[in-house]
Amino acid sequence: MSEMPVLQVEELSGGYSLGRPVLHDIQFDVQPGEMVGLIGLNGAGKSTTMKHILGLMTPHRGGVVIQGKTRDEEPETYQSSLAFVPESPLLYEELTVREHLEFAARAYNVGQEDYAQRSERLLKLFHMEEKADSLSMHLSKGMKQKVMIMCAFVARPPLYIIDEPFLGLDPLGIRSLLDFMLEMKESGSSILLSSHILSTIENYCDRFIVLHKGRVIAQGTLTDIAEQARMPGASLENMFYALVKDKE
Ligand SMILES: Nc1ncnc2c1ncn2[C@@H]1O[C@H](COP(=O)(O)OP(=O)(O)OP(=O)(O)O)[C@@H](O)[C@H]1O
Repeated sequence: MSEMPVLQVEELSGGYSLGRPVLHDIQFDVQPGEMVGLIGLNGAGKSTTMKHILGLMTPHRGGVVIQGKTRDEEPETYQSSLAFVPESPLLYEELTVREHLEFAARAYNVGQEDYAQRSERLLKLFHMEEKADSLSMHLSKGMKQKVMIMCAFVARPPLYIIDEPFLGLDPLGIRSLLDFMLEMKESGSSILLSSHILSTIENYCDRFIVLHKGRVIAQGTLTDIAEQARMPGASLENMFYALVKDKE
């Protein structure tokens, strides 16, 4: 028997005003322990899809189900099932790195012992131990991004929604993030990840959703996408380029 998907996006149409939908009939799911890449050109609809999943926007049609429930059915369970890493860091300037982690842990009801273990591990992994007691306004751009990432991972929800996390991270930070995402995945968590760095995510994601002008134009494993693009053995970047060019 197959497991229930962690995330189901069902015939989702939506956008910023009723008369002008940006997303058209988006349909995909994410299974437990899967890392799925959401890819598309600037303006394809990746962030808008994520905003609908987060419950920040109301669908025009269709909807989003997380662990079998919509946000209307069980708002608290829905919200506590996911953690979001936005494209641009949003931090409280007057809080330290550690205070941000404590805040995230409290919001997700993480016990003291788990919090202590997870936060020390994350600070070490992202080379942020020396900055743990610095105010966020005194951090570099990449360090701020690391705080957002660490806050999501201290929570350990079943589903991570991660929007273009690599920009601003140094090569060590990128590697730490990729390795940690793999570890989360192996422990059963699911990740929906958007990125333009196709060569980086190519070998990490189990499946890909290709969005173009608010529609899913291809989805599946690398092999599935290669079939859809009729380019066996090609790189994700070359297949993506061919798929998108075909729709212009
Ligand atoms: N706040 C907004 N109000 C109105 N339209 C918006 C808003 N944000 C995005 N859009 C429009 O929605 C469409 C999809 O944008 P979205 O931000 O989802 O793209 P994206 O795939 O995340 O792009 P990028 O790779 O540049 O981050 C675009 O046409 C964009 O102009």
